[in-house]
Amino acid sequence: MSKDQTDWKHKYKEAAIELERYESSQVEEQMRLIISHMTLGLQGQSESLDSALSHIRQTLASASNSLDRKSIAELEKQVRYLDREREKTAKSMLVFLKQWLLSLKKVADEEQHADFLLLERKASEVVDHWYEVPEYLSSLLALQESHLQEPGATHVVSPLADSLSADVSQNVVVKDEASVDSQFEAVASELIQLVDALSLSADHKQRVALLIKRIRTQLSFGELVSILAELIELVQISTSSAHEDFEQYLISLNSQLAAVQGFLSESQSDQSISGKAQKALDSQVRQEVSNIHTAVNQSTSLDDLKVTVASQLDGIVFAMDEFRKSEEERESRSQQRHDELMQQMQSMEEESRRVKAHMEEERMKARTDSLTGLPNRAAYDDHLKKEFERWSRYQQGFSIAIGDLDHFKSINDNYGHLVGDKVLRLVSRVLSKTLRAADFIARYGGEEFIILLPATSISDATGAIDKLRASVCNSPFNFHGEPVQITMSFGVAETKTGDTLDQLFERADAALYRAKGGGRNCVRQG
Ligand SMILES: Nc1nc2c(ncn2[C@@H]2O[C@H](COP(=O)(O)OP(=O)(O)OP(=O)(O)O)[C@@H](O)[C@H]2O)c(=O)[nH]1
Repeated sequence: MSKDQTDWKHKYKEAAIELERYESSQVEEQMRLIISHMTLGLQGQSESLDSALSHIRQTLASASNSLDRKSIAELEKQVRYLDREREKTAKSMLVFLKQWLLSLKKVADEEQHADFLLLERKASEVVDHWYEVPEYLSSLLALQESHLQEPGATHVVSPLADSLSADVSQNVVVKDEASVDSQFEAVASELIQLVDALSLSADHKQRVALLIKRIRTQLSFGELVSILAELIELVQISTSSAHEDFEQYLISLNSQLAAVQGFLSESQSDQSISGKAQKALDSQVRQEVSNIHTAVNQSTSLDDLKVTVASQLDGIVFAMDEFRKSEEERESRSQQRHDELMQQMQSMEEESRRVKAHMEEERMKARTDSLTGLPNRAAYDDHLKKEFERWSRYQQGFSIAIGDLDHFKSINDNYGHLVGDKVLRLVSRVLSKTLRAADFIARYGGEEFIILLPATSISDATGAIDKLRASVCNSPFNFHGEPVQITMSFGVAETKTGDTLDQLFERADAALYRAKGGGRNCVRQG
């Protein structure tokens, strides 16, 4: 092969490799762009997901870096967490939608049943496709509104019927409005109590306040659904980090809310039944009155007329009796439902109190040291923070003391860990008994205790702590009949202007170190 030919072949090869490199860099660039845009679509679901996505976008933007496994794993974790949350919300929403449909169906007309069936079937699909939820809710609302239409006003012609029916209808309508208003008031107050019972973080304070305002000022049949939906969402938020027990509470809350909805729908339906009964009474009375007119016009004898009129009047009295009876029955049904609702609300309140107490118990457990029963380090940290804030605001200083059992390792080594635990319990009892009620003691960890003495100068604190030291030293402790000497060393420090929590602690800790170095079983100031 000639030299020229070899050169051409070589140049061709190089150009092909260059082209391939260029094409693959173009594809890579496009992939970067696509991924970057897709991450923007995921934005806004949660704070941690946002920060994972932003990290990925930054990595993609710097062409030199490629995505590391850690970022991808973090992203996967966040997405999986969101999926789980979404599934949980979807389940609760399905339960709620079904209960809502059920309570509407109970009071629906025959011809609306087909629509209900359709919505019932669609409910499970809709919770898997969130974008369909708003449309679904508006169909549900439209169906509910068409069912809850107010009956039209009664048109009265005859003067006798006019006066009769005006009396009756005015009484009934005024009474119905008053009773529905008072039912709404009762429901509003129960709903507000439910909202109050939710344990929500400060982040949701504004949402809670807004919901309470809506319940107070806007509670009506039309608004009820969106108010309940908001309430359920808040309940879900409040339960997401709580105990399993709370899930039970949520389900029961859903059913209680469905009962509230059912109750209100039934009250509305009762109103419409009452409207129909009024119309029936009105037309019956008018019919009887018109019969009297005809009888007066056509009658030839006074006796016949008397008999006919008496019989028509009997008819009117009968119709009114029937109407009164049906009204009484309606009222007693309504009262019964009202009582049932109140009972349900009461049991809901009890349940809510029980869950609250349970959570408080759990909270206490999380702040108590299980071996000694003393507050633990987390409880101490909270207490110290409060005392420190008080000091910063009112300049009322305080002291802290760190106490440590001397040669505790040798107690464990010589007598065993169980005896060591017993010693820790005994010392805890002695320390708490000897301290003043205003002082606060916690097990800081291992064989270390920490004591907070509010409004106490370092010299007073040193005196008080020395008494503690003496009572531990003088407490008799025996193992298999042999006395075992227990002693403790302490370091005390008082707040100084400009102190931070850490500086205060470090001074007490350094003093404890000196107490250990100075022969133990003594108190030193920091
Ligand atoms: N039984 C028991 N021992 C514990 C517990 N927590 C920590 N310890 C033990 O406490 C001992 C602490 O030992 P060191 O830190 O060497 O201190 P010390 O032996 O008390 O010596 P000085 O503090 O210098 O007087 C270790 O043996 C730990 O295992 C506990 O809950 N129960």
